[in-house]
Amino acid sequence: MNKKSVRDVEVTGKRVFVRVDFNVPMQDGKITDDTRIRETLPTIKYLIENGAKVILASHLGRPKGQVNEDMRLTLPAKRLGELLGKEVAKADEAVGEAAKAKVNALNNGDVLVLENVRFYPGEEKNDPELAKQFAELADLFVNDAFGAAHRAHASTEGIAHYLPAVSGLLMEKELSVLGKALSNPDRPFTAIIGGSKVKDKIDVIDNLLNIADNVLIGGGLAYTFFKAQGHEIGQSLLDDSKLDAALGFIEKAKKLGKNFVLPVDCIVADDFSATANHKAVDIDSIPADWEGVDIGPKTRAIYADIIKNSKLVVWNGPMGVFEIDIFANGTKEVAEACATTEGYTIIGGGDSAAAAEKFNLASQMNHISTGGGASLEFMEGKALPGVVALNDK
Ligand SMILES: Nc1ncnc2c1ncn2[C@@H]1O[C@H](COP(=O)(O)OP(=O)(O)O)[C@@H](O)[C@H]1O
Ligand SMILES: O=C(OP(=O)(O)O)[C@H](O)COP(=O)(O)O
Repeated sequence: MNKKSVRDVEVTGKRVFVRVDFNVPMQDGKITDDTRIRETLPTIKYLIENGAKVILASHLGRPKGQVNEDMRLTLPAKRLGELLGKEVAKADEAVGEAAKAKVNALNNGDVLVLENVRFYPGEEKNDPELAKQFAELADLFVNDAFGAAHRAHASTEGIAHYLPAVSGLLMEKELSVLGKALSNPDRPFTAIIGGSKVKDKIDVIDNLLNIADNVLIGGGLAYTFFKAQGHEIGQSLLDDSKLDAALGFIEKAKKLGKNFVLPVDCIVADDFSATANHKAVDIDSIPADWEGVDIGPKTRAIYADIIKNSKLVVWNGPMGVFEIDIFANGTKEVAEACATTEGYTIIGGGDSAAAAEKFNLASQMNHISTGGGASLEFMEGKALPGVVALNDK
């Protein structure tokens, strides 16, 4: 990488603002997967061992510029303390006098977690005033939030204009592993896209069709395609603004001779709960008052077969609502196929990594990336704003 890393600069005695991605999955007030926190430990430990004052900043969820009690960074900070075996201070703000006072109280080697940066409307707008306020807290900016590197926000991009800015060790590792796998991909190369961030992910498909041989669609993303094809999708997830684009991708795949695969069946449920009535139906038989929550058994077999015959598999986004066990089978079977294929497997995204952990298959994947959207954009060859803003070597 041609960007400076934390190893290239002096950190001893410095106040270091480290942007991390502690956007961990939570359920019922508990962290269900701490992969993203564990993956930042090398950078945090490096800074502690070298006597820096470590100031950690992250987003959690999408609070839309307002304080949301369920999205405070209190639990990730507590979990970090447990993993480090060390006291971790927590601020209830991310800027201003109160945050400054917490920073001023730090000794070399101490760690402070600031409050959710997305509680401030300026964060997602990349407001220079907010970026300056973050910068005032520190002497050096380290970006270790690969999962948010595709966002040009005040704490990922803006701040880099006001401080010396370098990458963290996780950022470096992610860019290196993904870069190597994708610079000259082994083929057949299969990309699997699912999850619920339909708006973010549907556009990625356009470029994926240029680079992958097989593109498999699952999760909430699939229903926009079914709707575009004229099927009833009931109460399933839909992005109405992407119907024409969806049909365009199907056409593009045909023209390029690529294998673009949509589910042939799905699991529908009458409620989003563990006690819901549910059944497998072909995609032309989704009842109007039910919702698609997983890929069906026929689709799982087709996807497993393609995965097993691939040399490179990149998967982002669960195939269904895997947090509820009765809707987890599609994600589980795709994860099992990824775990057993002889091809190189990369899984990206907070929830996809959580799914691999849930099924105890994470150790059988070649690389679990902490970024879903970020790894997809990197794969498309797009510049990641959180990386571009860092100082060149
Ligand atoms: N058919 C579906 N309907 C609604 N939500 C879904 C569906 N399939 C998957 N999901 C949800 O998608 C979420 C993960 O989406 P996303 O954030 O895009 O993935 P990742 O974090 O891996 O990038 C999970 O919480 C899962 O429950
Ligand atoms: O969870 C994340 O992305 P991912 O779901 O694509 O892995 C990152 O923390 C970025 O979050 P965002 O998509 O709300 O900007």
